[in-house]
Amino acid sequence: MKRGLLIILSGPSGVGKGTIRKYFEKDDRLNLAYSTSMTTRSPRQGEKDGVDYFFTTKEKFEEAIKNGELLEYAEFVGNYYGTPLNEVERLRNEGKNVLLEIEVQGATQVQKRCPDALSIFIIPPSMDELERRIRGRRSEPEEIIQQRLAKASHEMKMIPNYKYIVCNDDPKLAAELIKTIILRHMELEENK
Ligand SMILES: Nc1nc2c(ncn2[C@@H]2O[C@H](COP(=O)(O)OP(=O)(O)O)[C@@H](O)[C@H]2O)c(=O)[nH]1
Ligand SMILES: Nc1ncnc2c1ncn2[C@@H]1O[C@H](COP(=O)(O)OP(=O)(O)O)[C@@H](O)[C@H]1O
Repeated sequence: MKRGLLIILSGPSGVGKGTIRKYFEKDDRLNLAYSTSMTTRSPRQGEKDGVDYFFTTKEKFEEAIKNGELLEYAEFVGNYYGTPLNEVERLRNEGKNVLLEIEVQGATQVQKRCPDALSIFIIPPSMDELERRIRGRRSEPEEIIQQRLAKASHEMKMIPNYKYIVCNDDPKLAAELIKTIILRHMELEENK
């Protein structure tokens, strides 16, 4: 059986990655598996452990780093985030296309380790609109919002490192574009 693709989806906090994903992840043709990350950040209202993230402590996260259990990890606005390696390998070996929704430092590490990874960066229609979306979510205090916005400007500079750039103006259109990209790469992989 062919190993599944590794797909990196990045983009600034609040751009709409989670929103877009909901529109395409259920499409069976994509044969997708979402990689649930580990994080030390606290759960937001409605987030479930083991579904949205594996919520953990700083000590346990650092233990996982030391034991080489992570494909990549990064510190983002005061918290650790990382991708459990075993699960990604297991799913890819089963032929699943594995989707990583990760920030730019982690994406750089994955691109080094897996140069074949398919990388997609989501941009907002404007930075003002990005700010409106982050604020509209009402999940963080002002100080954290400011840090996420500052981080966003830096993240946008990493766009040239990605294979595809998709603007999230209309989320359904953005999801359709991402579907098309993934389906085409599956086709290319089949014909290799
Ligand atoms: N490097 C890395 N980044 C991650 C991982 N999981 C999530 N992230 C990213 O960390 C950033 C902050 O995530 P989060 O606090 O959930 O905020 P949100 O993405 O704005 O809802 C986002 O850019 C996520 O895509 C991971 O496993 N590794
Ligand atoms: N295309 C869009 N137009 C307007 N609002 C959007 C769009 N996409 C997402 N949003 C809103 O922006 C906020 C942030 O989206 P979210 O999916 O949580 O972003 P991310 O996962 O990238 O942090 C949410 O309130 C969401 O409903």
